[in-house]
Amino acid sequence: MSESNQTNQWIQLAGAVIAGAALSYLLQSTTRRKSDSKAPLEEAKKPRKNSLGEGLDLSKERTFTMRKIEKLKEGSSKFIEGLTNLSEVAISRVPHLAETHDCDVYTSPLLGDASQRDIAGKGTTGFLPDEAFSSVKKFVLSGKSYQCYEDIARELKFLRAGPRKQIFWNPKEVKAAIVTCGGLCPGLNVVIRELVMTLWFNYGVKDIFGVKWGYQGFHKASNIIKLTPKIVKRIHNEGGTFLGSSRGGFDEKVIIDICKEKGINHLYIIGGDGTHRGIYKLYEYATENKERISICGIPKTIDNDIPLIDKSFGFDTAVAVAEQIISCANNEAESAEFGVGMVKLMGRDSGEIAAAAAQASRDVNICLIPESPFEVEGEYGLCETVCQRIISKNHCTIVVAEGADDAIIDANLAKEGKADAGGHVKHADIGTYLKNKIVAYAKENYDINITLKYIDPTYTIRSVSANAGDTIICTKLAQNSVHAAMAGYTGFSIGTVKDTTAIIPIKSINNSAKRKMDLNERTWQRVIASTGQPQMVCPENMEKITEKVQEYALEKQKKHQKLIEEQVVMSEVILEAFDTQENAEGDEENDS
Ligand SMILES: Nc1ncnc2c1ncn2[C@@H]1O[C@H](COP(=O)(O)OP(=O)(O)O)[C@@H](O)[C@H]1O
Ligand SMILES: O=P(O)(O)OC[C@H]1O[C@](O)(COP(=O)(O)O)[C@@H](O)[C@@H]1O
Repeated sequence: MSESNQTNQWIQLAGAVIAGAALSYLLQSTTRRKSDSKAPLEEAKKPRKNSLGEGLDLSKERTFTMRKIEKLKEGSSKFIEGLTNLSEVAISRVPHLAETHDCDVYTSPLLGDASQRDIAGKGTTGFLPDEAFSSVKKFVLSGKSYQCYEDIARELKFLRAGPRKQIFWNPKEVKAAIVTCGGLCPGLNVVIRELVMTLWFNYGVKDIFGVKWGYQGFHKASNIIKLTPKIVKRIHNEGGTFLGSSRGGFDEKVIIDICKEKGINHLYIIGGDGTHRGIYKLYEYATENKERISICGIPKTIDNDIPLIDKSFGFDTAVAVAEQIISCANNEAESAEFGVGMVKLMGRDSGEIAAAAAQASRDVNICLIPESPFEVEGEYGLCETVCQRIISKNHCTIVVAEGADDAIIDANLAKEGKADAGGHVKHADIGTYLKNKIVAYAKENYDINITLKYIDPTYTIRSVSANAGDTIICTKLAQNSVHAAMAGYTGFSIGTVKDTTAIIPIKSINNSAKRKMDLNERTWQRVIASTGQPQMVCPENMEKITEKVQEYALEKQKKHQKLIEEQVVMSEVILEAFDTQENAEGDEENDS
């Protein structure tokens, strides 16, 4: 058979399977809609008594005992091995409290009729129609582009975030705590505010606490303070974090013990990769000890180095501020004879901010990041490149990431003493080092007196308040965190994946390669296209560099592949119990 005939047959076969799957899905969803349309909608029409969550009239729908759950679990962790059935979609499994605890199922208080809503806060709180809820069958694809159906079937997929119609927690029994860890990032206060508002106004949760000073705050009960909408109402206009933050002080036993003591059963932890390693330990400890608590991570970092998500909140704001500062540095450079402007930006291991700011600015001539090796001296090095530009164009604007000393081939900058409380070794001040080198090299080799203005705005750009775009991202993340925790998920993080909010298992974030600039990808290629900078490395070293780049790409690919292989058919996991009315009916039959 010719290759094209084979391809045609494959396309026809795939088409038939998809059509079958679509038909079966349509049939399923019609039946589901029919049976769903009874109970919850009728219930939604009943005027609810609650005013701002007071006396919330939550009807318990059904109860799941471990016996029923065990039954539902049978055959649940089915791994996808090949493209056998396109109607079955394997996705990254998010832990759910129903897997380890008996539970009641409640109808979400968000279900209701917006036309009956009273803006003054009396009347119903429910405002979402039936169709607005997400379900365990909806997923978000993590890849960018595909060549065939097989690629799609095998790609990493995450549960779509959003409100669930059936929830695990009775909101009246929820006690939530919020904590911020690690370095600052624009938008932290927006997330805190929105978590409080969603819990309070949408779910009627009135016991909300803030934990001061990051993980270490849990060591002292007096650091746990009450939060209300009145307290957090204005904080979104401020940078920093209302709760304070820190590095260090993590102890899973201390944290879970104090949560138990205070009755806290929802824990929202805003932090970066270090924080997420802590969240996973907390989740494991809570599960081992059968603690009934939803633990949720909200990824935060100005470095934008958290894998799997599109970008972390605050990143755009930081880039916008950095862009203005680069413009000032460029003005300085252009206003002096032999002028150089140099701006240092954050990025301990990743050049994301530097690369994004360089692209946003259009004035940058050289962008130095930890991922792209360069030489400082010698015929091909940075100093020579700056001199050539000064001679031909009279000025040069440089952006350097704080971790770019790791990329220097011909020198080894000593790190600044011991590690910080979070275990990170501080980088030496690369800006001052490069400034001295460039000025001395120009004088020595070309007898040029360079005027170099070095600006270090690193803390300035991460401590401002969030811009409009980041405020929207923070709002989405916070609202969806509450929806997912209310649904009973735990050990998860909320992130935007290909522009859609997804529930990502913490394990997947921790087991992925840390996000770094991939020199083979288009982002970096766009940077060098706009700066015009050469590869500042002598030809003999090029091979070593290519190997290093490939090493990272391979590590990333391997870890990604492992996550794909671990995916399961979520719809078969017990969570289906939370998803369809038919199950409720089936369960009652099984029980009797
Ligand atoms: N492997 C780990 N296990 C438990 N906690 C950790 C781990 N790594 C870091 N942490 C804790 O997470 C918090 C923030 O970590 P850090 O790495 O400084 O910032 P970020 O979370 O923003 O990356 C600190 O309190 C730190 O002690
Ligand atoms: O001086 P601090 O507060 O420890 O912060 C410095 C570090 O914070 C960072 O912005 C990263 O912070 P996170 O790891 O908390 O996201 C790094 O770029 C920088 O090295």
